[in-house]
Amino acid sequence: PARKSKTSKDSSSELAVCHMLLAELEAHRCAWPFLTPVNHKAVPGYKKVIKRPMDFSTIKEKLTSNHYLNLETFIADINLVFDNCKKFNEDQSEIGKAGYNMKRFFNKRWTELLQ
Ligand SMILES: Cc1nnc(-c2cnn(C)c2N)n1CCCn1ccnc1
Repeated sequence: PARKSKTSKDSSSELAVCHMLLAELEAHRCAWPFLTPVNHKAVPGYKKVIKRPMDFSTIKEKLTSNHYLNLETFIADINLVFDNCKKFNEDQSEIGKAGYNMKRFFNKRWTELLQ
């Protein structure tokens, strides 16, 4: 029978996986563009083009303050980082290539850990 509600064990182990995944992303050699929020005052056009800025330090803050209700909302913020990057940067730029590498790495790791 399908489980009605998540047990606390499930959500705490999912939370542990989120912390581990985020630590791996932050340690990746291609993480440098994504570690802190884009300074939209210094980057012309960013504030207008990117409606929902996101970065790894903001995700960490949200994770440690129990902002994420479930795994899906955590994964959605991670993907927002890479979607913003793809929207604002040329695919062949240094930042565009870093975003592509990080997205591939993330997809590989979370499917290994969670599926
Ligand atoms: C993430 C991200 N997406 N676009 C940028 C960016 C920042 N300045 N410019 C001209 C961009 N296209 N970023 C932040 C990259 C942060 N960074 C840049 C150098 N070291 C970190």
